Amino acid sequence: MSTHPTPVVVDSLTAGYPGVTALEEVSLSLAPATVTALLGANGSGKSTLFSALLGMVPASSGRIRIFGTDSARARRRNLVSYVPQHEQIDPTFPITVEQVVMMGRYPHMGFVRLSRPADRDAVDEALAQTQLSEYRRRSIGELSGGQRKRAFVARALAQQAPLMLLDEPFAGVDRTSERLITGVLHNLRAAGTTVLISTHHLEGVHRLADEVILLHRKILAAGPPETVLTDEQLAQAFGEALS
Ligand SMILES: Nc1ncnc2c1ncn2[C@@H]1O[C@H](COP(=O)(O)OP(=O)(O)OP(=O)(O)O)[C@@H](O)[C@H]1O
Repeated sequence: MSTHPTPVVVDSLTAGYPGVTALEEVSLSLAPATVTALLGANGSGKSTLFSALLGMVPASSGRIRIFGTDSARARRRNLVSYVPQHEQIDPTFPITVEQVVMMGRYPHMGFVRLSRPADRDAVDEALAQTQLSEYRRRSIGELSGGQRKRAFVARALAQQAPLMLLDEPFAGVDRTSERLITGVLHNLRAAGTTVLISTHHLEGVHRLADEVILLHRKILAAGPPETVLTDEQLAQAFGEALS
């Protein structure tokens, strides 16, 4: 694993889609073993930033370094885990919760994907942390929306990467699951993992995050929650349509 000290450095990143500049001159860095909340209105570029960090949306200018390397290499080296906003797995597909969580171990396995004791231990641990052990043999389609979200957090946990990206993990989950996921992220931080999480749940952000980034295509503000979450800055981020 890379020993480069800075998990994420984004330098003047401009990126988007044909005809859409979703991110403009975005610069940020994430310190090791911190939780950073990414806040912004619908369409402010949060998911695009995750896609760019994962190397799925190219930069039209600027640069991203993850533990000192580029996004594609960081993924190949298992430096990044990701909980997407919308999961691609078909809920009618007959796959159990533990099989979904085991997918997080694929980067650790060889081509034939034979699980070893370390893989099974990591899955057990991830299921326990997300309180899904009793559901492990259920089909993923039989879980509630909030439980399913926890299963995808468990899959990322099982991956044991030093950087975790979570896109809206609190969307559609109740307060109990939100608190549980927050606790999981704090445990990760205590173990040295760096976390970037997008959320719309402003009330919980002080408790959740060490740092907050307010995004509105550009970075409006970044820093500790008490300096960023001012009425004026929140109005700027959430009160105006993107021009
Ligand atoms: N695949 C795509 N093709 C073209 N434009 C896109 C695509 N995905 C997103 N966009 C546009 O890029 C901009 C940023 O979208 P993005 O999904 O990153 O925002 P977001 O902050 O994640 O929003 P939300 O809170 O609604 O999930 C928006 O204008 C959106 O319409």
